[in-house]
Amino acid sequence: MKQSRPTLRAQQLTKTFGNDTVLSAIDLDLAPGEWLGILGESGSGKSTLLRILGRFLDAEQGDVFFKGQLLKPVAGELMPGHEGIRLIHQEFELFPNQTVEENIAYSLRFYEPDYRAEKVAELLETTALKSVKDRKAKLLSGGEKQRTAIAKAIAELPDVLLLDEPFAHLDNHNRRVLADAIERLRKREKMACIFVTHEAADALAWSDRIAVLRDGQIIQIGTPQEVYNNPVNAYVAELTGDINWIAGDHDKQQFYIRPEKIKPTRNPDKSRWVGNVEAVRFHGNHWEIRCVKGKEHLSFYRNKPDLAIGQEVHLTYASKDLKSI
Ligand SMILES: Nc1ncnc2c1ncn2[C@@H]1O[C@H](COP(=O)(O)OP(=O)(O)OP(=O)(O)O)[C@@H](O)[C@H]1O
Repeated sequence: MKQSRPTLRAQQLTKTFGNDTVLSAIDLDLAPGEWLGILGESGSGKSTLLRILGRFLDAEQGDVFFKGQLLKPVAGELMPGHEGIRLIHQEFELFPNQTVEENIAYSLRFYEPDYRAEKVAELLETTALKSVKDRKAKLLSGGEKQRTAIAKAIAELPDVLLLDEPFAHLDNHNRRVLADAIERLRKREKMACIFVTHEAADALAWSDRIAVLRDGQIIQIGTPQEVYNNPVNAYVAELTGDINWIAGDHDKQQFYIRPEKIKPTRNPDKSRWVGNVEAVRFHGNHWEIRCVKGKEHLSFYRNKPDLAIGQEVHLTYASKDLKSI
């Protein structure tokens, strides 16, 4: 199958601040229209990578290509950035004394008034901002500011949108509104997007592929299902979801397994682990049953709290779901 040319390509990017290597030999391809989530802990280098990809910061080594064209260094330029790439920072750059509508319309100022009005109306609808279109940007909630910044960036029809922690600091309602807006945008617009997050759930839900960044290195890249089901190591497993540790037969041998791969059983032939329930925790859409056997603890999920604290339980799981470190 013929591969289309990547919209954005990073090759062997390395960045240091003083004696600290913050990014090390980063290789990344972003396909046209692809949504790539960069998942990493605080300080792993996510924002630095985004700033280099958006042409706001130079790497010491390595190159960034936009549609096959090598991006020139930024050094000393008064207007960094690139016309085909829009970076939305954690602090959104809005005009505080202009309304939401005016902020979005500004991005379309070089277009005919009729087209501009039509496009602004469409973006207000897509990003769920119609009800606050006449409100000054300085009076908006965090979620509304976030969506205005996204609408403003999209109005310029960039090929690549770079989002720095789009879901950070949003309450549940605003997360849902933004998530729905993003879903509509993905359907309507053809742009590719790289978003960085430290929340596994967001990366898993919104990415076509996830790149896991640890201490400035990409340690795994793949679809959400690949990364979640076949993590390259226990670090990625733990970053992307809950895991349990189980001791092997030999000294120091350790395995890990996802809680959803464990089930209680009444069949003694299937029993692989016997312990007692030590806690029953309610998580809204499921119950976590935590069991103990000596020094080992193991959690699994139930959709009802039908096991009592202290009760003995036999647990079963498939060998293929036990991963070794
Ligand atoms: N201009 C700078 N000068 C010196 N050190 C910096 C600079 N910018 C970032 N760093 C350091 O580089 C490392 C990576 O920072 P970066 O902001 O890229 O991480 P991050 O993964 O985005 O973190 P967070 O999720 O907390 O925003 C951190 O240790 C940070 O302190």
